[in-house]
Amino acid sequence: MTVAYDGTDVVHQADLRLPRGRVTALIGPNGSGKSTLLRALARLHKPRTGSVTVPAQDTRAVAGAGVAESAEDTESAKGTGGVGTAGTVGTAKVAAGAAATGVTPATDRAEALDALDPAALTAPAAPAVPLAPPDPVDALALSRTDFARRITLLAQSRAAPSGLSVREVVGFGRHPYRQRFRGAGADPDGTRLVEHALAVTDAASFADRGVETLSGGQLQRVWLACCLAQDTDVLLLDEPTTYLDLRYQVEILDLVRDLADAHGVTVGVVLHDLDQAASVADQIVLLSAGRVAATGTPAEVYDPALLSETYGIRIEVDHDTSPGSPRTRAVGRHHLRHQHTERP
Ligand SMILES: Nc1ncnc2c1ncn2[C@@H]1O[C@H](COP(=O)(O)OP(=O)(O)OP(=O)(O)O)[C@@H](O)[C@H]1O
Repeated sequence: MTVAYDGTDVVHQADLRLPRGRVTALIGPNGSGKSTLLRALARLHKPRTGSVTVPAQDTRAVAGAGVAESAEDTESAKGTGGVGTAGTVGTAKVAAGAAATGVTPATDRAEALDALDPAALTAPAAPAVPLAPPDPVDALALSRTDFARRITLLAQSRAAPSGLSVREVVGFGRHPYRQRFRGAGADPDGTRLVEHALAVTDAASFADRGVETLSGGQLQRVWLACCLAQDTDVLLLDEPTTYLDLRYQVEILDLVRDLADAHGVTVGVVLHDLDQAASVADQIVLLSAGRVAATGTPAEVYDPALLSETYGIRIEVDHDTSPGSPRTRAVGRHHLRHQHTERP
């Protein structure tokens, strides 16, 4: 797809596929088009050319019965689901997975995290029904409600509404399930899902506070909880670790990994930290000046020459210390000067 602002193309013919139940990290320098691409996937920008496609039907019920088959599904999804210039493929919702396997609704954070443990997903539900992969459809053709039930985006920056509690804000994640005039009554799972989202983001302890009183990191977790409460197949996250201290950066990325591994949620996440991206993602998409410069596993994309050229700074890559999850080191100007300048 090609995406433009005011007639100027900023993303050029990007072909992006998010494999089902896998984590895809978008990396690249400032202004390379990561947020624009993610927003286009979330239907916030209409592409100038190209399209965003999703499977024709919501496959969550089937996937909820067979979460363990995700690896095989993913392979077929790679070939069939992501048709079009930008495809997103999704399966089980976090709550659908929990409900289908009889996991008790979590009331505190430890229980909630346990509920995300793949080992907890062993109870058989309905027998898996082999279905031919549905043909993809144009995401722009879906109603707003249908789209919001399947894809959600944690945007880079959101203004905190004033006068609302954290729990109320997280409750907005249930908007695709709340019918007009019937409110929460039309959403019997809503309360449980909101509490679950608060628990796994460690926001339950301040759920009754006004959002305007929160720190940046607390607020970031509230927005993430809002997305989780929406309970979608596909989760798009634009720099979700912004404002978070080291502990929560690690925990949020662990949570992302759990959502993909245990519940088949398809994740697209923009990250600036190359090492975090390598450790959390199955697939890396490197953007450079609005174009996809490389797509592949971290080991494939993390070529020092390619990264150095893309970021305009020398980047060394260590592929040996942590196989499959390369480590990077950006080498600053002063380091080079010390190496190459002879002192008098
Ligand atoms: N609303 C807008 N109007 C006009 N141009 C925009 C707008 N938003 C972004 N751009 C431009 O589009 C290009 C891509 O921006 P985008 O925010 O997608 O990059 P990014 O890779 O996410 O950057 P960053 O890492 O800084 O968040 C940039 O040149 C930016 O200046």
